[in-house]
This record gives sequence, C-alpha cells and structure tokens, in this order.
Amino acid sequence: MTTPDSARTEWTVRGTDRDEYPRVARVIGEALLVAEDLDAVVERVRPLHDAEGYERVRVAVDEVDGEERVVGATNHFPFEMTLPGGPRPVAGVTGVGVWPTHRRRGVLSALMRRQLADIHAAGGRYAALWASEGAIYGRFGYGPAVSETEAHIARPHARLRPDAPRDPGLSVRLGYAAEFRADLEHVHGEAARTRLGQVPRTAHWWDRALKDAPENRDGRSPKQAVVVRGPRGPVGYALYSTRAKWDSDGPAGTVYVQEMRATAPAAWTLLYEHLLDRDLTARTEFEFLPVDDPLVHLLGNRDRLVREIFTSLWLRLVDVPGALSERTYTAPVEAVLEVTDRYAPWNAGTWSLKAGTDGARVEACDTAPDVTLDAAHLGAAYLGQTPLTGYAAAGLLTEHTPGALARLDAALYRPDAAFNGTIF
Ligand SMILES: CC(=O)SCCNC(=O)CCNC(=O)[C@H](O)C(C)(C)COP(=O)(O)OP(=O)(O)OC[C@H]1O[C@@H](n2cnc3c(N)ncnc32)[C@H](O)[C@@H]1OP(=O)(O)O
Repeated sequence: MTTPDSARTEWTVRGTDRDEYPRVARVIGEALLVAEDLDAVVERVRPLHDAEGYERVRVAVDEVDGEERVVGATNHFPFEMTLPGGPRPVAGVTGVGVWPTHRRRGVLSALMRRQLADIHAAGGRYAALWASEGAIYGRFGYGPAVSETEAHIARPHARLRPDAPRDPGLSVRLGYAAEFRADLEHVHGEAARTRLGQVPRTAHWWDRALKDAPENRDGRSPKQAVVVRGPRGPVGYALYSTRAKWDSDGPAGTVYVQEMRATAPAAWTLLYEHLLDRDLTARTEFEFLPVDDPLVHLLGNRDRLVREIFTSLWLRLVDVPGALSERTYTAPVEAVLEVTDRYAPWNAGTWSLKAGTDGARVEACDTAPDVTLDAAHLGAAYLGQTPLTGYAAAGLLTEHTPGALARLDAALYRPDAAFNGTIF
C-alpha cells in the first residue's frame, strides 16, 4: 500500500547552488506574498547570497508532472551575535518558505530537522530567527527570547525633560545615509559589542541596511543619517526618512526612524531632539526600539509615547549543554534539568547545571530532575528576558523541586534588555 501524499512524513532535502537559486527564490517569494517579479527579487537578493554563499541553503524537492520541483527552502547566515558570555557564532535562519500547494504536509518539518542537524554537525550551538508568525517555530525548539518595541509619538507631546544630559563637546551633522557610512559602521560596531542580541554588520549587510531604491520608498524621502560627533569621533546616529503631508490642521509630515545607536548618554538627547522636532512634521515613528530605550526616560511625558511590544528574535539552543556551559550567570545556581527536544534529539536527557558567577559546568547525569522543560524554554530564557517561572505558571513546564525555577531565573537574569533591531 502506498502512503497517501497528504500524509507524507519524509521529503528529499538537499543542497542547492547559484544556478538553481532563482527556483528557490520563486518558492520563497510566492510563500511570502512578495509583490515584485521574480527577476527583481533575484536581482535584489543575489548580492547578499553571492557574498554569503549558497552552501547553507537547503531545499525540499518533489516530483511534479514527472519533473523534480523545489517545493520548500530554508537558509541560515553565519552571524556572530552578542550573547551572555560574549560574541558567539549563531546561525541566522531565514528564507523559509513552502510552495503553497505543498503546505501542511511536513515539508517545513523535514527542512527544520535537516537544518538543525547541519548546524549541530558543524559545531554550532545556537540558531536564531525572526518569525513571520509566532505559532510556527516553538515546535522546532525556538523560544521567544527578545521583545522589542514599535513606537510613535505626536510632536506636540515629544519634548524632552529639561535635565536630559547635554555635552557641549558634541555636535550634529545631517546628510544622505551613504555619506556617513564610516560613522555609522563605527558606532554600530561599538554598540553591538555590549548589547545582547546584536550582530556586528559585515560590508554586505551594510549595503543592505543602506539600500535606498526609489521604487521601494513608498512616497518617503531618501534615507537620511543624523550623526552625533564628539572630540574622539562619532558617538551616535539615526537612520530615517520623512514624508510630507498637509491636512486641514496644517503640516502633518512624519519622521520614520529605521534605526539608531549611541554610545554616550548625551548623544541620545541630540538624536531625539533632532528626530522629534523636525519642522512640518506632526509625528515620529520608530520601527524598532529596545524595551529599555532611553527615550522612555528622556521624554517629559513618557505616557505620550505609544508603544507596541512584539517578539523579535526566537532563539534555539542547538547544543543545550554547550550553550549553558559557556553562558555567564548573574547568580550561582545548581539544578538538574530534564530536557525534551523533538527536533534535536542529542539534547534530550538529564543535565546537571552547576553555575557560578565565574563559570558553569554542564554534565549528563541520572539524578532526579529539579525541572522538566523543553529546549524551546531554555532558548526563550537564555538572554535573560523571558522567565521560566512564567511558563510554569502557564502549566507548560514542571518544577519538581520547589524554588528551583526561581533560582534558575535569578541566575539567568540580565538587567540589560536584548535587542536585535534588524530583520534578516
Ligand atoms: C525565518 C523565516 O524565514 S520566517 C518565514 C516563514 N515563511 C512563511 O511564513 C511563508 C508562508 N508559509 C509557508 O511557507 C509555510 O506555510 C510554512 C513554512 C510556515 C510551514 O510549512 P509547512 O510545510 O506547511 O509546515 P509543516 O507541514 O511541516 O508543519 C509543521 C507543523 O507546523 C504547523 N504550522 C505550519 N505553519 C503554521 C502556521 N503558519 N501557523 C501555525 N502553525 C503552523 C503545522 O500545522 C504543523 O503542526 P503539527 O506539527 O502540530 O502537525
């Protein structure tokens, strides 16, 4: 008896190459409802893929009308991300899509299984992604590790506090973004070293961040950079565009902030004053802000900042003992963790964690567990922003030893919020 196609659980997953990439792009573009023609998509994404290589792309194939067709794809970029413990190699998973006629037949599951095995075989300990939908990746062991903020404020309410920090040694420049690329690279690199969740950008990721094709502006101005410089060089920048509008109340333009970084408190004051008080505007919108962004504290009236919190990075511990042993901890902790992991079975088992503020040891053991949880919970908690006690309160993991989870959360805690800020 043959298995009905709708119940297939095994798919052929293989590598691909530059020549086949347009067929892969066609699948991803269709899955993600991309509006451009295929040629335009390929032209847009090819420079990045040429620079990063095609060897990590995996495709699922099926025979359709007697021909082999690509029906699903996934990829990952080799990033270095700032994690508790320092910068670490992280697989930045992206380019996930399944041909619409082949959905819900296990294609993504097969791709995820293969990708995790590939990352593990190459010695990788972490994978991270931005999810198109929050319901997809938990089952594959990814946990919601970072929350970020989309925010806007109306100009009349956007004054800073009178005691916002000032430094007469700082000054502001404005120009097209590409003119200030060296300044942006410098500040971004400095900020990325200390902020959890950040990925320092290589040249082709900067090309992408600064790309400013007129056909993609949607009525907005070319990309501007406002840069703050001090005696020792640049200490802050914001990338933004504007849109002019007039209504019956007068000028009603908008400032759209793509990203901002600063390495000195007084630089934030100058950047925000610039962005919140452009003539002919009525509103400033921020695409991504850290949940602990200084703006909340710098505003005269913090309640006028309208904020929407969303999950940005999902983190996957591909190697649970490896990841837990190279993390730094805020407080000492000893715990026995029973870990389940459907898609990375090498992690499943019982692990003894002994961590201090000077290092951690993780070993397989056969003692009774203090906590039973999934690898996805550890991914969520790893950056110190998503407490495990919340999952326990929701009945999604089990604490066998009272107090064990509170001690684990205290050890995993980080006072500084993680922030990624760049969809990849
Ligand atoms: C990192 C990124 O690139 S994010 C971009 C992800 N891509 C997209 O959103 C594009 C549009 N969607 C698609 O291409 C596909 O529907 C995918 C990739 C989301 C899922 O692919 P499929 O092959 O249909 O997934 P698959 O059949 O393996 O499903 C596995 C499980 O996930 C569930 N699932 C799949 N997609 C979704 C979804 N969008 N929402 C909720 N559950 C989902 C399935 O119901 C199934 O559940 P089960 O294990 O309980 O049976």
